[in-house]
Amino acid sequence: MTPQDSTKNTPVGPRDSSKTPRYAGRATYALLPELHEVGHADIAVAGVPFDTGVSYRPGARFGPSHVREASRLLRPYNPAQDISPFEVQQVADAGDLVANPFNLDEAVQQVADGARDLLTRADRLVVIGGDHTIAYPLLRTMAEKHGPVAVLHADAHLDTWDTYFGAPVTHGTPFRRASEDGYIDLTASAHLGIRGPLYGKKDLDDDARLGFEITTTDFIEEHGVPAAVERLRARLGDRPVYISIDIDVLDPAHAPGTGTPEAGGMTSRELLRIIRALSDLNIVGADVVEVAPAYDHAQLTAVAASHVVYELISAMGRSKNIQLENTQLENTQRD
Ligand SMILES: N=C(N)NCCCC(=O)O
Ligand SMILES: [Zn+2]
Ligand SMILES: [Zn+2]
Repeated sequence: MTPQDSTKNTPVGPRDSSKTPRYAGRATYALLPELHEVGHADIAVAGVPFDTGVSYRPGARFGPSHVREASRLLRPYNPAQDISPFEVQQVADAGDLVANPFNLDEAVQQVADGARDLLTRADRLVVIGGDHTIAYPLLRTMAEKHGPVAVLHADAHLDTWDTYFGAPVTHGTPFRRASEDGYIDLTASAHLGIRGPLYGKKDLDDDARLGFEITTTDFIEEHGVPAAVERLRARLGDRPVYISIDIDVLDPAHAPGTGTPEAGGMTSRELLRIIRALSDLNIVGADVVEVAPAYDHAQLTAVAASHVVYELISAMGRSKNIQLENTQLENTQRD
């Protein structure tokens, strides 16, 4: 691995799969360098192997390594966003954050501390879960840096429920806790892809009070992706946006490897299109969670998740801030 040439500021890209077969060697995300090899990154990709917060099938603790394995096949140019996401910005794999599997409160603290520490070495984080509990400490870290953030939450589930068996910190409750703690902008947060049975109608009232507007899977089916994008854009505005994607937002046919599957979900094609269409938002961080490999087949879920992460990184590369930095960089190189 060539170390980053700080004089040229050229990002270190993925291992060259025309020289080393892409299936050889260790699986970092997209075969990218590790963070310690490049020093500082525009984006750090980190895993959080943790699933103590689940209410049903366990196994999301194995999500990060499964998604990294499936990401070996990604290529450096993304025609859908006309960008080489690993060339316009330094992206690196930061490995996994430690989270105590036997103590939820400590795990939450560890994820917040780990993310905060990573943000001293990277401008933005894209986290691979892990169950959805981890969105709570990640939003804490985001709010510390940016103030309350607009949340775009793609999921079959609201995840604004109150407690499970009396426990307040679970994968069904992260956005209620984050809302209560003031981490999210209550006027600008949105769920995408909600569907399926709830515990009661009151869930929806609570959810609205906690700051979310809902775009259901049925809305996408009825009105199409462009209308869904417009609705999200109107809600999120130009605020700092944190994107949290529970892979169960996809139909189980597209993502069977997950803990709480719900019938009637969107296709991976629809989700990828929506992320691309939002690439001009000010995306300050993201997570992709709830991949549980024990229920996966033929890496279906992991391939979908690896592409979702790729589109998020591409979208971040296109966002205004980075484009501005690149223009400045070009200008100094020309001088
Ligand atoms: N997959 C996530 N994040 N949450 C699902 C909670 C569903 C439930 O147990 O009612
Ligand atoms: Zn879910
Ligand atoms: Zn969720």
